Amino acid sequence: MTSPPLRIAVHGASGRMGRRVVAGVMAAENVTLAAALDHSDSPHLGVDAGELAGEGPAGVPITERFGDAQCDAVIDFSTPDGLIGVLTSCVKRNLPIAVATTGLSDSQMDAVRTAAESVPIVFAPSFSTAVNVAMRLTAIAAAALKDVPGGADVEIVERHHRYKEDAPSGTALRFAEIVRGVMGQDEFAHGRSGRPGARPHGEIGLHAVREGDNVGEHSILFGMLGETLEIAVRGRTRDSYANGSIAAARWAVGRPPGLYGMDEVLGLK
Ligand SMILES: NC(=O)C1=CN([C@@H]2O[C@H](COP(=O)(O)OP(=O)(O)OC[C@H]3O[C@@H](n4cnc5c(N)ncnc54)[C@H](OP(=O)(O)O)[C@@H]3O)[C@@H](O)[C@H]2O)C=CC1
Ligand SMILES: O=C(O)C1=N[C@H](C(=O)O)C[C@H](O)C1
Repeated sequence: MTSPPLRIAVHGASGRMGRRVVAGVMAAENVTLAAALDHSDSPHLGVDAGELAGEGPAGVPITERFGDAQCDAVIDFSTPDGLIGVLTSCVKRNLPIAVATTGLSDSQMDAVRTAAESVPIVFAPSFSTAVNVAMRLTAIAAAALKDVPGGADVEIVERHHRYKEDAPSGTALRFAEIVRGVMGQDEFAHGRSGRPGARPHGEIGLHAVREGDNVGEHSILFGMLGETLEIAVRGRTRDSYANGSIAAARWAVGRPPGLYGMDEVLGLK
């Protein structure tokens, strides 16, 4: 006997990512689009979410609120403020949520942790499988090179589209935290200019490139004396993030409340 289709609400549904999630939900097996949410001033309110995504009619208009939509899980690709609003609704409605939005402040991150005491939350700066595998590889490289003679300088370079509002990317920051957790650097250097002098050993360099319509690239460099190890991961379309978020929402349904990661969804932990 097949289970009934999973009913997903997409928050930030008119955005670059929201549209790809709507398209992914429309294409996925045993999943339906239950609601397509955006903010109250969105010029897209009332427009069919599937039409907006270029996929033909979904029969679901972009709305500001859930209304009487029956949902099993929410996927959020919006803004930090928008996320806080939808978290409140998820707690009220006891709905699991996959949170993709990056650039959260410390207090917004606290709000995510508090909500995770009531509902299951998969929180991932990247829902891409390749990126999450690269995170595992980075942890392995950091452990192997921690005590390499002469030391290893870690520099993280990310490239994204010109419209991206936060920098460095949430993914680059996560890569930096992974490296710091293993190697123990005490400082993040966000770009360099002027005459900073010789590179101190205990820093991780972070560099945010913004160019054209790049959907996301990350390189983690371990620079040693005589050789460099580079772990690089490049997105080609936004569908890797969209499909990962749908897998995460599916995985979250029926879990106990808690803050989960994409490594758990992918079985990488
Ligand atoms: N974790 C992951 O795998 C990934 C995460 N991201 C992150 O997802 C987020 C969205 O990215 P992207 O789709 O490119 O951005 P967009 O700006 O294209 O989309 C954001 C959407 O949210 C809407 N919005 C703005 N304010 C609110 C609000 N208060 N409540 C609800 N909706 C709101 C926007 O409307 P309007 O345009 O009218 O302002 C827009 O429709 C970013 O933080 C990005 O870093 C992106 C890709 C992958
Ligand atoms: O804004 C984007 O586009 C992306 N944002 C995420 C981030 O900040 O890490 C993930 C992905 O790289 C695309």
